[in-house]
Amino acid sequence: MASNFLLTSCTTISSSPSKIFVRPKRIDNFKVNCEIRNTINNDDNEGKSFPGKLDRRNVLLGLGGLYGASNLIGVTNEPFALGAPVPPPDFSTCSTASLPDGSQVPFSCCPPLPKDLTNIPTYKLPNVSKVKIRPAAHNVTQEYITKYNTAIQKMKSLDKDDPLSFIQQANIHCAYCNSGYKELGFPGVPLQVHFSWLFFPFHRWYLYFFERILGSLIGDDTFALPFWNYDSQVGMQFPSLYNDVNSSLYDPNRNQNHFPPNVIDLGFTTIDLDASDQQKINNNLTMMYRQMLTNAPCPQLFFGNPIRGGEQPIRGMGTIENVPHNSVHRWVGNPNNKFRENMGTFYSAARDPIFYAHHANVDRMWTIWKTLGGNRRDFNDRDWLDSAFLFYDENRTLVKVTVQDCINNEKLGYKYENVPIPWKNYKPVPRKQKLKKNPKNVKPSTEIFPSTLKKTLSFSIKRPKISRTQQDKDIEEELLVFNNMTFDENEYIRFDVFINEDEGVKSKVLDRTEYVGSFANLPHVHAAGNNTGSSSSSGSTPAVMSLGISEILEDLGLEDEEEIVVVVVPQFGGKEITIASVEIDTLACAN
Ligand SMILES: O=C1C=CC=CC1=O
Ligand SMILES: [Cu+2]
Repeated sequence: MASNFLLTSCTTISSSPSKIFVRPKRIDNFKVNCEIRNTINNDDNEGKSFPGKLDRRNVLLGLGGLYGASNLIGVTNEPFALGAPVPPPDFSTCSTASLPDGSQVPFSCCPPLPKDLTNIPTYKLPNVSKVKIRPAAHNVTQEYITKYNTAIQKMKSLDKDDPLSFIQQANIHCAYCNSGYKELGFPGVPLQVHFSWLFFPFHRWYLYFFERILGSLIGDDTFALPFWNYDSQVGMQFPSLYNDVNSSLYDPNRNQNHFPPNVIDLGFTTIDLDASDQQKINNNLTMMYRQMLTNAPCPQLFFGNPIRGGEQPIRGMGTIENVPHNSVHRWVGNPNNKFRENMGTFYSAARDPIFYAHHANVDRMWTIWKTLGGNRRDFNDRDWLDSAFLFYDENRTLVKVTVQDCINNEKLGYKYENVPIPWKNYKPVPRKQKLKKNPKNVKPSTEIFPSTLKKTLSFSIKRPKISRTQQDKDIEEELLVFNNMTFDENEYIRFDVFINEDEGVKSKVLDRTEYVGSFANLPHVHAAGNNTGSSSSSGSTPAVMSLGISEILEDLGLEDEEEIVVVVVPQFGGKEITIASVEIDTLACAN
């Protein structure tokens, strides 16, 4: 039988009537590593799952995509297909959350449980009579500030065990991000909403309910959160409405050196850039252009890599989660605290009210990205659309929401104030003509890697195809891929990537065509929540970074070159990261 045919059934591995879930994780000449969840749907086993492994002897596979679909009657009593979408968290097994160094968060991040966990309703989107407008933080009126301040004050004054209280709302980001939750039906699999395609939809729902709760506390359902417009020079300073020590929007746990008139560095790692304000602004606009356009021509590069039910987290973040999202968290966080609390680490980030303005701007990038043309659109993959989360709504009802129901922000009842988007046309210009043919002293990447980034590295890489037609470029993006990056998750790491530069290039000036993009890591809990500070890669799968270079090669006049010169400049933590290989690949824009 031809090895590429897949049959779609698995024999049961138990005597009782049961249903099987099959998701082939790797198919290679019929050696199928198939993870089976065998759930026995009868009363005393309801919601339990019996992980089992089959070898290929009793796994018959059929044509086409496949997994057995069934109705796991889980804790929510809601049927959902196992092993495909990421299921909601299992609230009943919420446990202590882990810190990046493997220690435990010094308090419980678990939410109060409703009386009945077996009938969690699916959230019904309320009718939208008028779409409210989320304002730019630097544009808000005094009246707005007073209203927002009152709402947060009321939220902070609720009982600490009230699911609507400010501390319970902040703990949501701890439970979902520091291995507090396991996936329902996949005992032991941590639910992590970062480092994958879950990042944007999770945070959208998170802010949606937070905003509705605030509105309900002040009796104003038109209340809309502000966004921190740091992608435009007018917003590239810390918003003053958060900086009044007498306000409920204030948080002492911030980097006091980064208050106005300090201009934010959207690529911040841990060292302040020694550059003029104008250069920082130019760098920021260039990074936004790269992350929203050049490096994000299609869904997987923008949203992050897929993650499916039962898979270990940390699959690979998208462009915006990496930069500027992670960098802004670090820039605000207090450097005198072990994990740059509050904003600088998952478990405490949402304790700073500015978290919500930061993530409102991240969410705004999702709405803008879909207007930038080409293949910039939502996934239509059911595994993404059907992934689900649990939140308390403003009536204190615990509800289940899906990705599908949040992809249209106006159906959620909000949009963003229409402000200038200066980075959209900020196409970098070449700083220099293309290098002479590959200078003799530049070795091929195959002779350089695997390597750490103790110092700047420059190397040549062969391209799989030259003189690509426009049709080639429309169908497939040419990518510079950094493979199997292993590093200690506890380390801050950043490196910048350039094409066609000489080794002496400095990372202070990014606003030029030769700048391709940056990688930034911040200390985080990896997959199994048992951070040992190991030198393993981030999580269960080695980290990979793919940077889109089709446009850059065009702009640098390098499209007919068989090989290009790449320069990688470590900004911070270079000796902590090992890159196995760097190659050029192409990516067909997945759905
Ligand atoms: O999402 C985050 C990234 C970095 C630090 C804190 C966060 O919440
Ligand atoms: Cu965040």
